[in-house]
Amino acid sequence: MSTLEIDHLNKSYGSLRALRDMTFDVRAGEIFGFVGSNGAGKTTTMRIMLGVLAADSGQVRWNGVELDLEARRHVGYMPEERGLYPKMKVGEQLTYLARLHGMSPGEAAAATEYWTDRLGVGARRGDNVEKLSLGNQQRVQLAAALVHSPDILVLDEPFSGLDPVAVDVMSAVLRERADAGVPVIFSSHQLDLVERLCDRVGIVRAGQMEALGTIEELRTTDRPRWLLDVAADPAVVRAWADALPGVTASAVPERPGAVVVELDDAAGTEQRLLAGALELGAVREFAPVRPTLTDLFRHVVSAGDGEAPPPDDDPRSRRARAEVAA
Ligand SMILES: Nc1ncnc2c1ncn2[C@@H]1O[C@H](COP(=O)(O)OP(=O)(O)OP(=O)(O)O)[C@@H](O)[C@H]1O
Repeated sequence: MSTLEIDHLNKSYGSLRALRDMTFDVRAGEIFGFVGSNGAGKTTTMRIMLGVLAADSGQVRWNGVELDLEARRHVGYMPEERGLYPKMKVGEQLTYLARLHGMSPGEAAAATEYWTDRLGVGARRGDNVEKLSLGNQQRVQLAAALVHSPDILVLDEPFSGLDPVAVDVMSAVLRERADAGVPVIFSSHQLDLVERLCDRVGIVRAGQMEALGTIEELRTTDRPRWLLDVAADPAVVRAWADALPGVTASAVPERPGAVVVELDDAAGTEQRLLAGALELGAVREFAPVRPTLTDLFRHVVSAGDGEAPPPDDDPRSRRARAEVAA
């Protein structure tokens, strides 16, 4: 199966180590969510994938072959800094970009019409880009990434600043492209969206891939957590749960009377817990607590809090660390 492989990329900007052995793959037909705190290295990775930036070491391969200039012509890229000519008409610009990617004039015009209509900016084809709102410019930017029917899609924060309708359109387009066999990778800080849309997710921290898998895989833990709500004195329930072997109990601040219990192992412990709880009183709720992508993200990002930060004299990263710590 066709795969985009990002293999041990390293990149430094002066003394700042932006990427450390960044490794993952994006398979044909899947949407891959690339998440991480500000300054974690997502844009740097994507720029290297596109050949806009050179890695110090490592490789990007498509179907086992290093991505060269010719192969990169078949990549649809939405750069973080956006790259449209403000004083050029939307339609002319897209047709021009399609022609640059080797389409005939007729194909380029048809693709421009199709994608501008599909993305809800068909009526703006005759306007200069600078006349469009930021959200509509972003739709045009996505059209620019799609207009030449790319084999691979690499999108840097494509959802930022979009209204909910545009988010739905964008989501549907990405799913459709993936279903057509295109590997789609996008970065985003909108974790609910990533959770909803992506087949697999990679969480990066300080230039390294820290967690990788389907949301389901990332949520799987060897210490399952359960919410237990018993019609009994909360202090009694908590003391009882705490005293059980292999169980750690904590209160749920927003729900007095309930406890969250963390179990040492999955095998049968929860059934013993439930049986014991029923002896204390009626069980109002007993349900597994599943971490959200936001919980997983916080866990990964905070895992490095005690470590010495990577050498970094960059003010943007200092700000990012402060934001994460806040
Ligand atoms: N041209 C550059 N010169 C120096 N440092 C840079 C340059 N580009 C990026 N960096 C630094 O490299 C690190 C990784 O930045 P990058 O833009 O790849 O992160 P990111 O994950 O995309 O962040 P964000 O979510 O904020 O967009 C950061 O510390 C950043 O300040």
